[in-house]
Amino acid sequence: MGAIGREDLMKWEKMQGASAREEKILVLVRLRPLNEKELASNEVSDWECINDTTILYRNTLREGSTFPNAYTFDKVFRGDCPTRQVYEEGAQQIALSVVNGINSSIFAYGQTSSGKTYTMNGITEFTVAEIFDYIHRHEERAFVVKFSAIEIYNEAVRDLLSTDNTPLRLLDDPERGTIIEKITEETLRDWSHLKELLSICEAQRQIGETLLNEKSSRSHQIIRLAIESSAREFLGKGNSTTLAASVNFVDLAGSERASQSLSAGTRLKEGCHINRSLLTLSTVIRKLSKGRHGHINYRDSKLTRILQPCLGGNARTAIICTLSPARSHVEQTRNTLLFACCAKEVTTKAQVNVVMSDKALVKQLQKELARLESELRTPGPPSSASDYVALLKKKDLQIEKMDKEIRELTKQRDLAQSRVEDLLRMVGNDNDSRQTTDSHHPKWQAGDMSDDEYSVSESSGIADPRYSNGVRKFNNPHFEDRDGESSPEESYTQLPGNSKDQSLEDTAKGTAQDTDDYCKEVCCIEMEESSRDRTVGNEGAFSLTLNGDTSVAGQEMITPMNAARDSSRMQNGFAYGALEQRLQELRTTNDSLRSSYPVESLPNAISADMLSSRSLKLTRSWSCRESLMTGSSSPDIGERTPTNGFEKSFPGRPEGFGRKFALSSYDSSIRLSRNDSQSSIGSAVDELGAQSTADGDITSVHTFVTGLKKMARKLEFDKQIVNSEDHETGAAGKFEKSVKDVGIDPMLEVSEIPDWPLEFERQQKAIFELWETCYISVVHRTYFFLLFKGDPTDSIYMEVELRRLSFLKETYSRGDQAVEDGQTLTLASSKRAIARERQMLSKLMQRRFSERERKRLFEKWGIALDSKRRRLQLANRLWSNTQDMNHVMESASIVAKLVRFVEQGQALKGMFGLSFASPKAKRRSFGWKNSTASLI
Ligand SMILES: Nc1ncnc2c1ncn2[C@@H]1O[C@H](COP(=O)(O)OP(=O)(O)OP(=O)(O)O)[C@@H](O)[C@H]1O
Repeated sequence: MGAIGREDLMKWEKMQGASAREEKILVLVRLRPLNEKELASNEVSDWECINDTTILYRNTLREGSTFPNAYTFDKVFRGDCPTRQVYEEGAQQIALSVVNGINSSIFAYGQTSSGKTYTMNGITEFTVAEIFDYIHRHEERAFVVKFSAIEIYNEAVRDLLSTDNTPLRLLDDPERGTIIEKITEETLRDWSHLKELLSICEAQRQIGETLLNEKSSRSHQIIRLAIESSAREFLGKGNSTTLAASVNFVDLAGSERASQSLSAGTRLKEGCHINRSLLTLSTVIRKLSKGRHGHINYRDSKLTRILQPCLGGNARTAIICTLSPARSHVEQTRNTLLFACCAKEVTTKAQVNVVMSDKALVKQLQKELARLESELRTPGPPSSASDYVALLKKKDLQIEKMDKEIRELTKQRDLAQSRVEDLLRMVGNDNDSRQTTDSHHPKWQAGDMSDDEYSVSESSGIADPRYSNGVRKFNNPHFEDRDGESSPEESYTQLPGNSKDQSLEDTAKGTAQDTDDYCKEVCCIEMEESSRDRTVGNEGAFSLTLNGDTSVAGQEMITPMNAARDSSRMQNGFAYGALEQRLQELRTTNDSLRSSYPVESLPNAISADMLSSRSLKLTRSWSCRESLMTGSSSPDIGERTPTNGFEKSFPGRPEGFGRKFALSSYDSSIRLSRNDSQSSIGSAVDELGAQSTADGDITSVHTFVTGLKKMARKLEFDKQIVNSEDHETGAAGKFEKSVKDVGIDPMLEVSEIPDWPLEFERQQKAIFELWETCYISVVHRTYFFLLFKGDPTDSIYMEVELRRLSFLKETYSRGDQAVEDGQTLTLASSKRAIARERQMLSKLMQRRFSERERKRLFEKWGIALDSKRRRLQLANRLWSNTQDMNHVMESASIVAKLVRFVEQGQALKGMFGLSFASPKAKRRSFGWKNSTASLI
């Protein structure tokens, strides 16, 4: 492996693209020789490896058995094969994947004394030696190696490297899956420094010590090596990519039946636990071998929870099934082989785990954008129409790729943001006095927190001290073991020493009741197994000895490298502000990239077909981007978009605009979904993470305006496309004319409207009527009414609104429904939504108006003061008579007060270039404009 840079990234991307490789679990079988005891009791060896892949049962005396006699696997090893051969011909390729950033696991499964530990000790040693050798040979890279060892015994997880014998709990981390409490940088053996020492010897000595630990036949042991590597040249510069993966060596407990070796009391309980884990494991393997259908019960045991990623997840996995050849063990041997047969069918999907710093990612994207931009600026000299088609195709692909990258970056940003939110929530737990106020304060929302703000909280000691050194610890109380020992709060405030009792509850300290339950469970399963799955073995419940977890391992480990990475993120104020800004920049560039399509330079020779196909492609790309931004895709309802009757009023609109516009996908950005009473436009962009007001259910002005802006941009974009089509199809002579000349800029466009104020009033009236017809949210109406008062720049928004409403009206009148994000919008649902909205507004009246104000309002609106539900009566009357401008103004002013339009508006002033806050003197003043918000 060379230095990790662009090539690695590309390789990685390729791998992700080809995506994570699916492969079957590698199943190896190892037959041990008869041991002394067996020889002494004249045992016969009934099994023989007849070639490299097949093992045969050769007891002719048992003819008539219903079981198969020959079993084939990836590799079988005879009794005289040394462990090195098992390693080199089987496990090695899987184990060493870890240095390429791929998680891997090697399991040993088999009955007691069949040779699991004997095999795993050797495999572990050989792997460690090779990994260290590899590290020594790659001076250009920096490695961090960590080592952990745990044991699962009686469903209790213990850290074998810690003197503290307290069982560890399993925690659910949304990002990392199941992690093991306290397996952190303190409890791991850091081997990073060993590179400079006699690393291999030292590492082997340390691992040897662990392996020498008395391992109970009834315990499962997992040794894990986590390795991170990055190019040395980038170290400390915060812009490198890092490969991070781990390899697990899993020595499972003996797989014999509980009834065979256990009787009562502690031993019985022990057996129950073993069987609980192993039976769950066998069930999981069996289900996985039949395909990934239905629920897989990973959570039923500690073992399977920890192993989940290795079983059908992101890991390469090998299982070594160890067998005793003795006749007396034939049933167990068969069970092991049947387990191995199931395991053969299980597939995993391993992928290279690359961790990229935000900085590196942003840089990478910027570079890519710059390259694409420069390519577009100098499109080269395509001479033929087909060249142009090819060029356009290429650009479309590039844009799609950029969309993907932006999506990835957005995902990362969101992830980081949710981490911050978790952190803040935790901090909130520690600061009771702040909890109720701060956690709800908008500033605590990471997305809105500036770098400075973050550092202030940090330096003021509010930040979680566990993060102060930039190191994550994964005992996040919010993802407590669902087995349910404690509430999140309890586990968080608990001192380490206190956790013992509670975590023992479902582990070693079980009561007699537990034991009975487990026994019942085991018995049931055994019976079920034996009746249902005869093929599994005549005793039913075959148990397994597999274990291991890859991504769990890699994921749970805290290493200096990822600690530094997190730290750098923290130092960057979690870099969210900056990241957000960069994302915005990228999007803007992306937008300009789209609009910088060399439409103007297209020769007349290009056919209309080609252009329209291009237009479709652009539309698709746009939609793709929209869905990226909104987190969902929109159905293309464009073809049904009706004209609104206002097209003709726009001088400068290209001929046929209405028709062609209708064919474009303008409306794919119009989100017809709505959340309860929110405005449909507003709800369209809620998913963007825009803040809603303190009143939760109300769409914020910010959200509303963002939605409008987006639609307006889309409208402009479509105009460009339509316009270019016009140029192409109808007006060859005018082709060289700039796209802008025909009305992209609303200012230009509107300046050509002879009497814009009159036109505005006409449109406004039409909008009022459509609002009423379509049961549009009154909050939406209010925002719109107050924001668009006739400024020339409002024309584009008026048009957007008219188109949207015309479409809705048409849809409703046909009895059709608009579907968006899984939500169906019908006339009836809109009616219900507006009713809910009115209810919500009526509730807000209590908060926003004093008793005196309310009284005044009731009187003004003719609501008897002794009547019931006066507030709802008032809310129901708002915006109920759109013919009456005074009524409209009064309604708008009341709603504005209820939704805090002014407060929100102030914050947005200037941000969107919408002149809603301070009317310009030169604008014509409409009668209603100055009288709005008498109550505001
Ligand atoms: N392939 C082999 N060649 C020679 N000896 C072996 C082989 N496999 C196992 N043995 C020996 O058999 C004995 C039992 O092996 P081992 O302890 O590895 O079994 P195990 O499956 O791990 O048992 P348990 O489930 O009890 O942990 C040991 O003394 C070991 O040295």
